[in-house]
Amino acid sequence: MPTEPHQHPDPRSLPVTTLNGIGAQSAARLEKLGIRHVQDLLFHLPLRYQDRSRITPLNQLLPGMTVLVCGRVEFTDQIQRGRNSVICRIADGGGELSLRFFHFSVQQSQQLKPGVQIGCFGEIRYGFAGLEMVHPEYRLVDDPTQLIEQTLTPVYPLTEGVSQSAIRKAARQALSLCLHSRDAIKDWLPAELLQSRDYPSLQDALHTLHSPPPQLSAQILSGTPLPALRRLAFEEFLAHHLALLQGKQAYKQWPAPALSLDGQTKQAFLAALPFRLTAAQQRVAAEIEADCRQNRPMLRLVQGDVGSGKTVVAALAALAALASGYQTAIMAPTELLSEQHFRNFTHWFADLPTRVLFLSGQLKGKTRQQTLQALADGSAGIVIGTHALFQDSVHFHKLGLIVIDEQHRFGVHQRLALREKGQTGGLRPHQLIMTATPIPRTLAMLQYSDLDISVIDELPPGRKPVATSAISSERRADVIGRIEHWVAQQRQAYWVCTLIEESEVLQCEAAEKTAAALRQALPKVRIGLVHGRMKSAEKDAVMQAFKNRECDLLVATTVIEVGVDVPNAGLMVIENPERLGLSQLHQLRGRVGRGNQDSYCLLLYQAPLSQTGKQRLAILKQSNDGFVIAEKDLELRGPGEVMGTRQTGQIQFKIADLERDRELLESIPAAAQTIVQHHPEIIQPLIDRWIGRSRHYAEV
Ligand SMILES: Nc1ncnc2c1ncn2[C@@H]1O[C@H](COP(=O)(O)OP(=O)(O)OP(=O)(O)O)[C@@H](O)[C@H]1O
Repeated sequence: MPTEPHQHPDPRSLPVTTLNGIGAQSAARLEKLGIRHVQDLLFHLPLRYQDRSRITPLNQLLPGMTVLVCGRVEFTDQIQRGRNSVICRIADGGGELSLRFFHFSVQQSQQLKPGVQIGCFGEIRYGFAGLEMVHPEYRLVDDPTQLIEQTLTPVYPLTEGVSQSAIRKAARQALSLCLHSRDAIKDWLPAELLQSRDYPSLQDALHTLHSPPPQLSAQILSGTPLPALRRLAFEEFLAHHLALLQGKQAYKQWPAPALSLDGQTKQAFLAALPFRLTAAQQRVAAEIEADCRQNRPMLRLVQGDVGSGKTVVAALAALAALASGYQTAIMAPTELLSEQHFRNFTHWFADLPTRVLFLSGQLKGKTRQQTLQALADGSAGIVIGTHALFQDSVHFHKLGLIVIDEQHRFGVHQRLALREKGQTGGLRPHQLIMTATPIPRTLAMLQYSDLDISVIDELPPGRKPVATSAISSERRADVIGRIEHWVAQQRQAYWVCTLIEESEVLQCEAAEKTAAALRQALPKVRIGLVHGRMKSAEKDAVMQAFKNRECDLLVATTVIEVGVDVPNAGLMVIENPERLGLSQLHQLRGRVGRGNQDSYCLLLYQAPLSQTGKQRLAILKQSNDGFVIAEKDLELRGPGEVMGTRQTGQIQFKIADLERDRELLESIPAAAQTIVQHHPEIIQPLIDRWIGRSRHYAEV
């Protein structure tokens, strides 16, 4: 959707070039920092501060101090020892200090003549000539009091070609420009909200953060965020939350096809299943059914721990779509998982008058053309695949339902972008999102606040917890022996190789080597290998062989993390578990314990383990509950890691920091609710300020 231009230019939108000292070249450089307008400079906050409120006498200096000093030059000399450098000795009557420069210009040598008085700021270190400052910031002064700054000096994040002093000067001008014009930067937060949280006004907050008074230095140095910073982070979180809510509301305004499922079709489908739905599955299926019956689109997330039986619940929704004459698209994050869904759905829908098709990026040529044709003419009622489902070349006849499995991997922006797809005849499809990745409640607020949530909080009957133990890799031979014994009892097992995740090549290599070594150690065991770099058909063949019990041990990379379902496989060895997140380990472990026999997970770690490493593995031993594990993971690793940098499309914040400002999240939904009810007029301005008009959230 094209970006709507701002209709009323206001002082906030002034380009940075209106500031003294910022020409076209500097402006281009500042743009790399996301700074285009004067207002952007205000929200470009200092990383830290320097205290230049007093001059420290030279006889009070200690190594490690970062201080402002003043003295007269005694001599300046070239030093040949070690790396060439220039030493300039200064003294203030009480003590002396050496300044060391590794690059020294002619201009500097002319400036730093004996007797000249200079002020310097920098860190004190111990050098071979006593206490020294290396490359200090310095300037010549007549009167030392000129050096003193009444406020703490901000240190901003920089980009190449823009100096600290240039950005400081620009920020100072931006502050005075915006703060002196009353409406230039409007405080949108209602006064009662600021008061109840004891937050400063926006103007005061920005002023404090760009030039904090020295009395705040103790608080800043102790690492406690200032209320001014808290306020901005709060406002930013709030804006994101409101944007998601707004997106949901906007989407729900669209007409959607009402999908209904008659009792007879439903009963026939359920009767053909080899199990009865759990109470939790029934409840969630009913919630979905009620949503789909509306002529407004559903936006629902189904959260359920690994193995809780989400797929069949999604199948019921697809059945409703089918019964109402609409198509369903089911998207999974990996080929492996989508192939597995494809097999399940093909089986479940075999007796129904429709075709279930598979579409992935790897599908080429004639088959691809035929698949696209069947989706366009409606002869395929269900299509399952990877994100290739939503490429421009794919057109649906009448898409009524989109199911996204494990969308946590896709990220919030991709999910929202998908909403744009698939509308037919002005109708928007219903959306069902399934995730087994439990997200701690506070984080879910930012990730999922645009969705209604259903939880399958019960496992199918007869499931036993996976007995988990941590074993040092020094006992690898014992573990191999255990596999041999296990396989002799007609059971199957997984051996998962993990490595640094970014390198799929290395991960696959490791799996290949491990498979070779295990084949040598266990000649009687039939060993299969599956990894991400194999062709889809090869992977499929290996998986199928494993399912059919033609293979006893499956060596795999983390590609099997989601969805793989082979109930007879009840033993899993995970190598280097210390390198993975707890939730990911829980997902992997969820591949076993899917039948009603005993099952085991052996975490084969590299000794020695760090203290945290031990704690983390202990959590897995103690708990089989994905939510408990995710909460503990959050405590031990922090939100950045839990949300995962490896995942694409996560929210990028300008100022807020999930780690530092985590406790603010708790209060966001209530504050957002108050705003929706009593101050709806500030929603858009807040979103514009923090997210901008062109970003995905609000565009539906
Ligand atoms: N009510 C039930 N009773 C017994 N078995 C069930 C029930 N519901 C589903 N199952 C079976 O449990 C297994 C797990 O189901 P499914 O694959 O849907 O789980 P899931 O929630 O998607 O788990 P994961 O997130 O691990 O993929 C499957 O073999 C499925 O056939």
